[in-house]
Amino acid sequence: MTISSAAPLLEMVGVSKHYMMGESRIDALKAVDVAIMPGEFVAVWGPSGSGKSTFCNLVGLLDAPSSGSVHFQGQDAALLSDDQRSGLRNRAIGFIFQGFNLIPVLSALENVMLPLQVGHAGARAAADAARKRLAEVGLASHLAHRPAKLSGGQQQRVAIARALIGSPALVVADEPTANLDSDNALKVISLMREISKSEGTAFVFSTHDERLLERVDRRIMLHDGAMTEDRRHAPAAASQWVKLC
Ligand SMILES: Nc1ncnc2c1ncn2[C@@H]1O[C@H](COP(=O)(O)OP(=O)(O)OP(=O)(O)O)[C@@H](O)[C@H]1O
Repeated sequence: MTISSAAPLLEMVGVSKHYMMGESRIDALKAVDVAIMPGEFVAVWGPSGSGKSTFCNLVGLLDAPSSGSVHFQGQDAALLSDDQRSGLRNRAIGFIFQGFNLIPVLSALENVMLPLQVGHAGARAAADAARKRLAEVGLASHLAHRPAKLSGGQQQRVAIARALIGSPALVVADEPTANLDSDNALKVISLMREISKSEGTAFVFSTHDERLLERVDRRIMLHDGAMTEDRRHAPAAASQWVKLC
């Protein structure tokens, strides 16, 4: 039984994921139970091959579990059609990738506008929203720069602005600092945390960098696909969530 001051944003119950490689089966995630609360800032840590990307793909509704269930905003993702799942993902989840994934021929402003334009927002409204997001990540003076003219840290800040443009409830970031030096990695995580706190956006990001774990509220540790958790730094919202059994 679970008592909560707010409903979980995302809940995984008994989630396992395996892949087949010819005849051999790889158990990438094993019986994971976890609830992510609105506004939580969560790191998923583990060595290479421990299941971090698999976990992020399931949290972002990009993949389905082999067994168990994933509920997002109270809806069982397995009961949604592909179109409904894509619609939910587009509306409620932003993504940040380790390789930034910006479009090289577009300016910073155009890259950030893109998700809104794909969603059929008008150009002026999309540009206004993108300008605001780029200012939030400290790039108000770099609107016209193409990705090649930006540093790695600046490119990742553009990617953060793009992930936030639709005001998602959750941002999922698979190794967002893997291509950054340690100074920029810390800056990017601090920026994500500031935004999480000021806007109430939940962030789930994977990392193999132990130094970044000091900056988070909550740590999910993966070892060979099995999860353990460290809630020492759990925020108020999460600490009010009490698991009784
Ligand atoms: N599409 C796939 N097909 C087969 N095996 C896969 C696939 N994706 C992941 N795996 C395997 O599942 C396990 C977990 O992989 P995953 O990529 O989730 O780990 P990770 O912690 O993100 O690793 P890394 O830090 O190296 O990116 C690994 O043994 C990996 O080889």
